Amino acid sequence: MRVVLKLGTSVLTAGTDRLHRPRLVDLMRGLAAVRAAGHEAVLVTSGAVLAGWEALNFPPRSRTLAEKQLLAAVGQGRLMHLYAQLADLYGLPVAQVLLTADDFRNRTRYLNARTTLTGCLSRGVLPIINENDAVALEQLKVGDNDTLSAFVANLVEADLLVILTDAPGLYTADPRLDPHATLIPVVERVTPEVWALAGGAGSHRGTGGMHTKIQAAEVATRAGTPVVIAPGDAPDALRRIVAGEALGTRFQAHGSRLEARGRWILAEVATGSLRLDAGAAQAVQERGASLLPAGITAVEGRFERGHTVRLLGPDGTELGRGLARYASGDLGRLLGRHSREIEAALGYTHGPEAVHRDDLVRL
Ligand SMILES: Nc1ncnc2c1ncn2[C@@H]1O[C@H](COP(=O)(O)OP(=O)(O)O)[C@@H](O)[C@H]1O
Ligand SMILES: N[C@@H](CCC(=O)OP(=O)(O)O)C(=O)O
Repeated sequence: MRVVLKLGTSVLTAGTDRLHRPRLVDLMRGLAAVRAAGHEAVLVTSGAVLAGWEALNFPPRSRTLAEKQLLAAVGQGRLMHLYAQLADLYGLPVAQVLLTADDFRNRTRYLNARTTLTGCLSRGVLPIINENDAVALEQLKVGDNDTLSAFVANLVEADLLVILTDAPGLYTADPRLDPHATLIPVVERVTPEVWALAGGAGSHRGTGGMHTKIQAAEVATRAGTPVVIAPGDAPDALRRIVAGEALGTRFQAHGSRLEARGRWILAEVATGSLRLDAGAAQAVQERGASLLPAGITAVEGRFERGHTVRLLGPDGTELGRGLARYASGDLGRLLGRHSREIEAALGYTHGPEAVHRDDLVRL
């Protein structure tokens, strides 16, 4: 399973004013256990602003953007250093990846980030992600790490997103304000009634409270990734959730990830087409096989890497749609060539497929 774990400031501080080292040790042990069980993990962490505040000896907080950026710039390195030290105890190499909204909006940057993250996972490296607070203007930010974690879950096509926080899950009302509030164990769909349950940030350190967590759950579940919101102080929380134990609140995914991906591919406007020879057309149509450059006889229209293209049979009938792994200009140079010639022809390679079977919807 590929799991994205989001840790809020409230979890990292464990109710104190500082990064709570023993809590961080517990959390890292949990990540290592999940990895040892054969799963892949990506960490989305908050805490840079808090770590900066701690490093500067708790100056009075003005809460301006400039101050937050300064504190994040001071704190991010220290936060990362702590994680790297702890991960070292478990022999886990870590990578820092700082993202902003632009990295999700701009196709090239999106694909680049994906390549880096999946590269980390295939090498057994634990990616540790935060928003690049020091440089992102307010209007260019994702804004909160709950939403960021849902974007990351989509980016890496996670099987599960776990958001650990200082509440035991989603309650019928903010449990800090209403003592009669009870836990909702499963949410099938994020309806207006669910939205109405969300209060603001609970701790004075957290950013979005339940509201941004529900928003994150909506984004991820629509793309086929289930989401669990659970208490960060429950012993062994991550390992238990990944093992299937019901802890906190589980938001069910809308269909499978592949279905969601298919809907997304079909929703995109295709600006180009690939004409297939008879053998490739048959392999795609009957077996849902990946399309290799060797089976393409013509490239029509213009498109970038990652854009949706039409796949046409020899007689021009549309067989399906898929995401191109190479831009139209590059594919034009690969027509009919064997995949092992890609690197020599282009000077680089994004892999042997023109359209990978996972990125292909048959019509
Ligand atoms: N319906 C609800 N159920 C649970 N918690 C809620 C609800 N509405 C608001 N909250 C508040 O959301 C808080 C968690 O959000 P936040 O403080 O932003 O944490 P984090 O730093 O983990 O992102 C909880 O402490 C809780 O007080
Ligand atoms: N990027 C900021 C955290 C933003 C955020 O969403 O915080 P939280 O609600 O604690 O997850 C930081 O590192 O301080």
